[in-house]
Amino acid sequence: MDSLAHRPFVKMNGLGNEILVLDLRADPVAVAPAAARALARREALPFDQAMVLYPPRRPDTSAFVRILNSDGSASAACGNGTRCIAALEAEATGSGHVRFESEAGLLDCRVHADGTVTVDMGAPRFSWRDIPLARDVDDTSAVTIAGFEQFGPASLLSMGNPHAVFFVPDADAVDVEGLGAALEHHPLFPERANISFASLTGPDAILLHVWERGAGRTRACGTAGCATAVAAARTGRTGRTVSVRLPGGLLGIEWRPGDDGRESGHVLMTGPVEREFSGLITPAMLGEAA
Ligand SMILES: N[C@@H](CCC[C@H](N)C(=O)O)C(=O)O
Repeated sequence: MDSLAHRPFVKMNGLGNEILVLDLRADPVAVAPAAARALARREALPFDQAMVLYPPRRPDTSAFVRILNSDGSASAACGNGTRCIAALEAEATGSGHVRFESEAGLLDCRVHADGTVTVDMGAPRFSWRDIPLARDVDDTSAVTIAGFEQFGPASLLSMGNPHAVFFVPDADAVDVEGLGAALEHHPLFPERANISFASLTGPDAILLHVWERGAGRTRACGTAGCATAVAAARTGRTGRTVSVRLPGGLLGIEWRPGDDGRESGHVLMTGPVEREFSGLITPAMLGEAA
């Protein structure tokens, strides 16, 4: 099997969410979960998500993107990583309008003159089968989760990946590390879930801490920012345009009104990216003999 050794990489971050970009469009090779786990080790190229670019499947996109968490599992969506690859593609092509495709669908991105990037993350989905949940529930905007009743009901939704959002009085005071894994693996979530604890800090301002499926505690999570903004608007806590403060910094989120109903609108996420360094993957990073 082809190895990833000697392939180029770019290490970036989106609000401190650690992103590894592997552009395999010229010579595609599958990235096995074990290879992703080896690369994510502290001694290798620690990342929260790897964004792996493959040749486009649709003519109106630059690449098909596979997203891998640091535990080797796959996700269909990653907001911060999408901003990172959009910035790289804009730099390479000279166009500020970039489109990708992931398992969750089309990702339309605009790279602005100040370096920030807006991604159209598509429409949220609220049905229990789409999230997915293990069983039907009355109302996905407020679900009491067995064993975690003390946090009140969570809002459950998909942004292409599964999210549970708890609105709590002070998100800074929540033991995210202590609770995250048990909630991520709760039996209600057959594909596990990203777990958010959010507090309102102003009329349209949210403080957010996230435990990511497959990566654990991270400094930021774009889809969690989107999911939280949607859950806050859906439950009447905020309007449809909010700022979300994460440990890594600020995201601007707008949930557009839908044509056929207010819940079908797309979610636009805007935030910064940073390019850190680039290089070639070595056999040692993959745990292979040289
Ligand atoms: N960091 C991401 C989310 C990455 C995927 C997530 N951990 C999952 O498995 O669903 C973001 O910025 O959205």
